[in-house]
Amino acid sequence: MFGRKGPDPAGQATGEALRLEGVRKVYGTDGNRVVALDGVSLSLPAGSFTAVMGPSGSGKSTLLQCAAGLDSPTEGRVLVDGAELTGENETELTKFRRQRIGFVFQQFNLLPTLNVMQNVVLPLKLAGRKVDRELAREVLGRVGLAERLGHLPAELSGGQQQRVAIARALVTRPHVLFADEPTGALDTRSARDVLGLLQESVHMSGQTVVMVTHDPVAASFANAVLYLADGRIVGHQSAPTAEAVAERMTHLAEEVERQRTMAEA
Ligand SMILES: Nc1ncnc2c1ncn2[C@@H]1O[C@H](COP(=O)(O)OP(=O)(O)OP(=O)(O)O)[C@@H](O)[C@H]1O
Repeated sequence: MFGRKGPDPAGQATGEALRLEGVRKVYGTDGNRVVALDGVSLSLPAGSFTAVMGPSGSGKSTLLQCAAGLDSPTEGRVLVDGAELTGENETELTKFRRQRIGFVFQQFNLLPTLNVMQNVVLPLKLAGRKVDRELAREVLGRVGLAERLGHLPAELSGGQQQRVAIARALVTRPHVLFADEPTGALDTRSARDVLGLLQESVHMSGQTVVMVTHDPVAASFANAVLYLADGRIVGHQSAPTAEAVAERMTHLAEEVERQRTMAEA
């Protein structure tokens, strides 16, 4: 599957894929300071599928951007597959991202003038790696687009475009695939297809996926949910069902208040 080494008999997809230690992100300066992340620490095992949920403005996208090296934390450390991502200059960061990280955005972000195949092999080209069209074809087959290799993004539906974006993110066999609201622009059916693909990449290929979502149904495709509020992790849930996630989200504000009161006491 996806040509990536999966969890081998010796348990290859074990160990830590992502680690954050005391990550803070402060935007702006004195007058308009916003603390988007307020000391986030976490450890995600390889081969896990984690959803990140929380109210609007709680820091979900910032967390993903910092963890993926698209933005730099103000303080703290980010390690991907044991290698430190923080403290690098922009060139080193870009190289690091290209080698180890895949990213899927809500709005697909495909290049409009490149066809499906060209979009998918682009990350290999940019990373100076062999442009393995066989691998690209295999990955595109996996996402159900083997017949659309020569099509431009504008000739595809939103769901198909997002599947191309997933193929593009997986073709480099990243250590971690980050997805920020990957189903936010899709109808229910396409959303389920895309979530099923992410889930399959975890189960079949040992891929590690971290996904921000507002949708309890989307979160239920993950193995675990992390809850963020005011830039802090305030909860964790294993084997989430859509109902349990919706229920937890409804009571998140009360839970945070209770935690605050206990901490003050
Ligand atoms: N570039 C920026 N400059 C200043 N403040 C920012 C910037 N990006 C984010 N913020 C602020 O940081 C906080 C966290 O934003 P973030 O986008 O991470 O939240 P979110 O949980 O992803 O929200 P949503 O669910 O609405 O997308 C918010 O208060 C936001 O206004």
